[in-house]
Amino acid sequence: MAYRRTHTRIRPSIVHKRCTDVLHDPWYNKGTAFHLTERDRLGMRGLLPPRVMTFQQQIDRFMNSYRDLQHTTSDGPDDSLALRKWRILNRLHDRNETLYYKVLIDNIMEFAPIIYTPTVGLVCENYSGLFRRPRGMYFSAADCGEMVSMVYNWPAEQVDLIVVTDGSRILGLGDLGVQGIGIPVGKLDLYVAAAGISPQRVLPVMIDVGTNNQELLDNPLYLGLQQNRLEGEDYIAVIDEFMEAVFLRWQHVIVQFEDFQTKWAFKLLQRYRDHYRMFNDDVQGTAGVALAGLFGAVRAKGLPISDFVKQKIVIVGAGSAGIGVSNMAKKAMSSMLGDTDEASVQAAKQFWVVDKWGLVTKAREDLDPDASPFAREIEESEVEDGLQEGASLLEVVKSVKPDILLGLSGVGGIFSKEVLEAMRESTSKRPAIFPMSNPTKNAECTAEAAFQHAGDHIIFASGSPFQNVDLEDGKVGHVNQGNNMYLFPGIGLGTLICGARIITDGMLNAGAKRLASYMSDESVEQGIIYPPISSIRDITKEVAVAVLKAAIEEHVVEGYQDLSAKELRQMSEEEIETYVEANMWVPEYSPLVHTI
Ligand SMILES: NC(=O)C1=CN([C@@H]2O[C@H](COP(=O)(O)OP(=O)(O)OC[C@H]3O[C@@H](n4cnc5c(N)ncnc54)[C@H](O)[C@@H]3O)[C@@H](O)[C@H]2O)C=CC1
Ligand SMILES: CC(=O)C(=O)O
Ligand SMILES: [Mg+2]
Repeated sequence: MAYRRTHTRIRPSIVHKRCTDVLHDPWYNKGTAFHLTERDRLGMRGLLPPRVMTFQQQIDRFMNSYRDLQHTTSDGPDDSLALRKWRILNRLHDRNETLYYKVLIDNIMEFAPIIYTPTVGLVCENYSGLFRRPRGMYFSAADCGEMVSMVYNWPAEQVDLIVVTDGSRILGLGDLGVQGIGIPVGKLDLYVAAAGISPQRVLPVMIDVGTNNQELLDNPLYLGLQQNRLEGEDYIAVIDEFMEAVFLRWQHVIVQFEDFQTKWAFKLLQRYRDHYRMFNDDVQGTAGVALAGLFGAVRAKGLPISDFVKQKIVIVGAGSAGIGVSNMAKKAMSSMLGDTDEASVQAAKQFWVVDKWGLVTKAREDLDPDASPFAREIEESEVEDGLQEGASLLEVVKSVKPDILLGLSGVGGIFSKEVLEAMRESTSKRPAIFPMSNPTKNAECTAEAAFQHAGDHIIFASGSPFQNVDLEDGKVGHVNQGNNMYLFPGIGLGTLICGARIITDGMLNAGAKRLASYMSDESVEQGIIYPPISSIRDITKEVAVAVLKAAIEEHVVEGYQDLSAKELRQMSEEEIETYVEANMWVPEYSPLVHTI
């Protein structure tokens, strides 16, 4: 059966409530946009001011009040203004989801830094004080044995996407305990805005196993469990129970693990990835986005992608993100070199990994097994050149003269003036500097510092947004945002709508390659290696198409809704594109029909 998009009128939504109950339900509420016949039908005539507003008038009214806030408070501290912006958006989210997602999608450049990094970090830091009403579900160590029944407390019959955290490593801000719930909420907002996942079918989840953050435990307002984190088997038992519970109720759900501390991120990924439809965004999503950026940095030099194998890459940070990136980039190199054991050894030689104890080498005691493939064998000549176990970042950069310096350390400012100046000696004609840690205060350097100290010719990408930098002679230093938000929504959407049983490396690679090829040669030459956030919906669609096609090739599709795996396999390229687009939810009001 060939898949064709059928253009239908907006389908009505069936509601089982009336009057103020509808007005107080953010999913159905249209506020002043309920027209008069609908007000009659739902028993709400007289419950709203008489004038009926259009959707566009509502949008304009909201944007006017948002912009007024900016003008009236522009003298205040940045953090306080950011929180006020977040509050006004959050209140709209609480009142009217359709309007909220419409303004979010139409103004994604402006709102992404509020609902996502950096402001979401500030929100998490202050969550216990900011809390007004819950969003998502909270499973805690006190709920052991209850989770299978608890999942039925969630009102939606169908959940497509869960983003879950245990709050142990929120961005670069460390252990924020239950306050980390802001991250799943922000990531799922992007799922709705970028991938068109229906907001009725997303579920942010916090698994509270305690916190080791003493400041939070001492805070009388702290909303999480008042205990230290569970460890070992006790910890795993809680996560296992959660996974069993959600997959029992929603067999087709996708679970995205987010901001788990490194010591659990890899273990849980290995534990679940062959059995459940899940992935770890910090390990796998970040790796794909970084790889696309690394390919962009090669293209920006006017070189073919095959030259990637010659790049000298210094990665600062050997946690879930840094090692995830190193693994994927090494595999890509190894595959270009013939995919043999020898190729893998040769590829590893292109990487220098630096963590808080300095350069990681084979001489290190208690070498972390996840980092060991990147531990360098130091040769005599290199010692003379300043390289040895624990060499500082500056020593490494001076000695290696890398093509690419990529930070996933969570430590603000460690790409110091000296380190950036040392990048001027890079053997690359366009060195790449990627301070990818979040939020902004944890970025390894600012855009301005990078262009000022390392030179106008660099390629720059940061995890959190910075403004483009004005250079001399009217030139512009382009700032790219190297953030996993360019991949995870497409991974989720592509996986969902083909019913892939698991999420394979092939699917992740396909998404990363599509992102890498998205920008034209002309843009890449100007140093623009990632798409602007304003086109996130389009890039997400493209990534989803690539992920879906790879799932078909890897024989993991099981079908979605009334479309069988066989029908999916028979689709042409064009039909797949149409199919993906047709499955992206668009915020528009639908007629409400009341039944009992
Ligand atoms: N841009 C993006 O899309 C993403 C960014 N990130 C960011 O990556 C950062 C790290 O995340 P994880 O790997 O999960 O954290 P982690 O805490 O497990 O790892 C941090 C690593 O940095 C090293 N480190 C700490 N201080 C250092 C120093 N002074 N010099 C050199 N290395 C140092 C540590 O030894 C550790 O290996 C966070 O800030 C997070 O926001 C994470 C995922 C995606
Ligand atoms: C972007 C992201 O996932 C992080 O900073 O953890
Ligand atoms: Mg994360």
